[in-house]
Amino acid sequence: MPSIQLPTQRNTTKRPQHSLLTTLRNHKLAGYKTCAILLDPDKVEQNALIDLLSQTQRHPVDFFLVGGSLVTNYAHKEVIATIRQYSTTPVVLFPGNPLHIEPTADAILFLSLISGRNPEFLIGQHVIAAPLLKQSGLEILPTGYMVVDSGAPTTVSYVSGTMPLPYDKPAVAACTAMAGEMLGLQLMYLDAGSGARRPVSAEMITAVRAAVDTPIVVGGGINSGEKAYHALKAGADLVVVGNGVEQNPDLLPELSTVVREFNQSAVRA
Ligand SMILES: CC(C)=CCC/C(C)=C/CC/C(C)=C/CC/C(C)=C/COP(=O)(O)OP(=O)(O)O
Ligand SMILES: O=P(O)(O)OC[C@@H](O)CO
Ligand SMILES: [Mg+2]
Repeated sequence: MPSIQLPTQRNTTKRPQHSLLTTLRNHKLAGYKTCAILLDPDKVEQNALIDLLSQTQRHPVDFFLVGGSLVTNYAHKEVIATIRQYSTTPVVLFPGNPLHIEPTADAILFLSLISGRNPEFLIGQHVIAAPLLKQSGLEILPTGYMVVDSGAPTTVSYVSGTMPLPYDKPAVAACTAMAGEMLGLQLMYLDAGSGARRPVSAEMITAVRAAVDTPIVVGGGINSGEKAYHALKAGADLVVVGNGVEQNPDLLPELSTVVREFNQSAVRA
C-alpha cells in the first residue's frame, strides 16, 4: 500500500519574521494597545484601497485583517499584493473557511468558534485546513472566536449555524474564554459582528480581561474613536475596525489618535 504523504515540516523559508503572537503578548504585558483594519475582499475597490493605504502612512495601524464569512470574489491574493505594494504592515487572514487560505499573508487567525456548538467550526474545518496551513508558512494564531449578540443576526451566526453569546452575560463570555485558554488557544476575539449596531459591552470585555491572560481582540460596530476608546479602556488589546473605516474617512486619524494616547500614557506609567 502506498504511504500517505503528509506535510511534516512547516514551510518557514517564506519570510524570516518575528512572531506576531509574541508581539501581541509583549504589547499586552507593556500595556501597549494596537489596532487593525479589516478588509473584506468582496468590498474593497482597488483605488479606495490605495487611498486607504496611503492614509495609513500618516495614521499607522498595526495589522490588516483580510477576510469575510462568505466571500464571493476570491480576491485575497490581489488585495494582499496591493497592501504589499504600498505598506509594510503585517497582513493577517481572517477566514470563514479553508478556501480563504492565502499563503502570501503573514499569519492566519486559526479561529475556533467557541461561542457556538457546531463541531465543524470548533474542529472540523481545521482538520481540512491543517495540511494546507502546515505547508503555507503562515504563522498560526490559535484564536478563541466568540461571537456576541448585537441585536441583529450576523453573517457569522448564519453561516456557522450557531447562536451568539448573549449580549448581557459577561460571566458566560468569561467562562468561555477561560475554557478556550485552558484548551491552549492563544488569543481571544470578542466579535459583535461586522456592522453591529452595538459593539461588545465594556462589562463583557472587562470580565474576559479578568478571566484570561491572552491578548484580547475586540471588533464589530466600532465606528467611532469613542467606541474604540471604551473597548481599549475595558481591557481590549487590539481593536478591529472594518465598516467604520470604509464609511467614514475621518475614523482612521481618530482611531490612531486614541491608540497613540493610550500608548503614551502606558510609557509614562
Ligand atoms: C479553519 C479555517 C481555515 C477556517 C474556519 C474558521 C472558522 C472556524 C470560522 C468561524 C466562523 C466564521 C464564518 C467566521 C468568519 C469571521 C469573519 C471573517 C467575519 C467578518 O465579517 P463578515 O461576517 O464577513 O461580515 P459581513 O457579512 O458584514 O461582510
Ligand atoms: O465591520 P466592523 O463592524 O468594524 O466589524 C469588524 C469585525 O470585527 C467583524 O468581524
Ligand atoms: Mg464580510
